[in-house]
Amino acid sequence: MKKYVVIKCGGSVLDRLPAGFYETIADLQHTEEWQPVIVHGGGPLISELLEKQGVPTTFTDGMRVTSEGVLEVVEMVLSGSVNKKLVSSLQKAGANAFGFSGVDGCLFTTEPMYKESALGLVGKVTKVKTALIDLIASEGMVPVISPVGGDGEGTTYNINGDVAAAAVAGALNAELCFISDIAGIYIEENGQKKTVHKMTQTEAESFIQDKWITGGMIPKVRSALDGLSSGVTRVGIVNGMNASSLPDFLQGKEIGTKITADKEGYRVG
Ligand SMILES: Nc1ncnc2c1ncn2[C@@H]1O[C@H](COP(=O)(O)OP(=O)(O)O)[C@@H](O)[C@H]1O
Ligand SMILES: CC(=O)N[C@@H](CCC(=O)OP(=O)(O)O)C(=O)O
Repeated sequence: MKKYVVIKCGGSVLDRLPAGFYETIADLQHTEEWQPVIVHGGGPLISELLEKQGVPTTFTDGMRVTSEGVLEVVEMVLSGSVNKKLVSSLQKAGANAFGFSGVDGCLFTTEPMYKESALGLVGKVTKVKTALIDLIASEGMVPVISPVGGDGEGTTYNINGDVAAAAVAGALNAELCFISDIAGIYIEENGQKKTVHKMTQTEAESFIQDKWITGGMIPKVRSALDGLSSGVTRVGIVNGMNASSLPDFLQGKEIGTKITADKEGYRVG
């Protein structure tokens, strides 16, 4: 039986991923061992379009403050161009893919991230209809999921891609690999930037407190930890520019940053 691996493709690298990256996913899809599922972001593209429209956009701890006007652009970019481009790139690489958002088929049950929050229409996923993912996978296709979700009563929410990926991976008891534009989480030691190969929950929280981890890395790390406590079997952050990052992660090689809930952690290289 295949094991699910949820691959979160960050907007930071989406338009720069090498062709080999998609070929790797096609190769995984054709094995008996792995079933890839993509959850993607697209933050920089959303910001670009908002800027063109003259709409100011702000972030709190890596989350975009989302008004109704912002949400319209978010949904257009994520569930429109980004999702369909990914599907097309995977098909070109030899893997059939099926793109949809958390709204479609009520894949995600969504509620506001925080009650009474200035973040506006930012949501969190409370339930994932995994049967939809199973169905697409059983047809031999790679599910490609855009992180927008509804509450079933007509309200749509902007979900951070990292948050959505962790919810999907937790529900599938999957491995979770964040593909981003950095070689892993770095910290500074003796004035030099070094990649941390392993990080525990306590270390991650203290690095956030001490502002070593900032911006978009905050939801990534917090989602990784949430994933581990909700069924994710292994989680790492790797560089998407290198097509071998994902297979190396799956083979257990020391690559990027592995986040753990236990005591083993904080190893720099
Ligand atoms: N300690 C850190 N280590 C690595 N990256 C960090 C760290 N703190 C903040 N970042 C930032 O987080 C970014 C990745 O987050 P984000 O831009 O949201 O990526 P993605 O679009 O891939 O999800 C990096 O490009 C970097 O600028
Ligand atoms: C609530 C929130 O922050 N939503 C994100 C959704 C896209 C995303 O997560 O994109 P990256 O993976 O490229 O960061 C946003 O509006 O930018």
